[in-house]
Amino acid sequence: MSPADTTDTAPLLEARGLTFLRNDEPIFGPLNFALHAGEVVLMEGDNGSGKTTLLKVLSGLLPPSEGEVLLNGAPLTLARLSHQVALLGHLLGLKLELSPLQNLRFAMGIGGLRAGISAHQALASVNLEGYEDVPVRQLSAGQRKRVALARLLLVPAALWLLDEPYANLDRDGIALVNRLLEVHAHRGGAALITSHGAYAYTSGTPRRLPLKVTA
Ligand SMILES: Nc1ncnc2c1ncn2[C@@H]1O[C@H](COP(=O)(O)OP(=O)(O)OP(=O)(O)O)[C@@H](O)[C@H]1O
Repeated sequence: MSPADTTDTAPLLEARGLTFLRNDEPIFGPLNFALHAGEVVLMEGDNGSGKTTLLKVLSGLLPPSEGEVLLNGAPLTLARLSHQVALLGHLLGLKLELSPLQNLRFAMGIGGLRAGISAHQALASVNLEGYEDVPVRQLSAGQRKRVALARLLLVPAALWLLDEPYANLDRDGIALVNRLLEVHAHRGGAALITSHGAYAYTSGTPRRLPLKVTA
């Protein structure tokens, strides 16, 4: 590859020497990796191995102890985060008193709207037709997860950071996550997903990311 090839194609996400210490104990790192358009990377690890902590650092919620995170070749800033990165955490970030539709409209106000899709269509895509106006508080854990997945579909962020996207989902829901990842990668997005390994992205062979680097 010539140098000219690399300048136009900065990775969507890059970690350089990324390390996180808690009480002087390493949780992960140093990590060096890049995530390009069209890629899905699976991070598997045991409970407590540092997956959530890494996603928090990558999404600016925690500062790294060492190293840096680049988005599209430039340092991560809060302003760039809101439009370029969609984070799905353990806590889904839904407002329980609001309906799915109201939650999606709230998310669009912050993260923008992807062309060619409406909030109603996003909810239909995750099989939540009929639940548009029900307070999220009255939805099951799996239905709430589906609302959060609909939010991913709606906002234009190219980079998805998904912490345990399969948790609380039935078989159809697991297949749905894999379909969403496939479509997202196909249209030029990228995703970093965590899993305990019970369920995993099944399309192709996703690259796997080790949390600890042994010299
Ligand atoms: N707020 C916190 N304060 C102190 N220690 C924490 C905190 N959050 C996590 N830890 C510790 O950091 C380590 C990594 O936790 P993390 O949540 O990143 O793991 P994980 O791989 O996502 O786990 P799980 O699969 O159980 O979700 C664990 O040892 C945990 O006890």
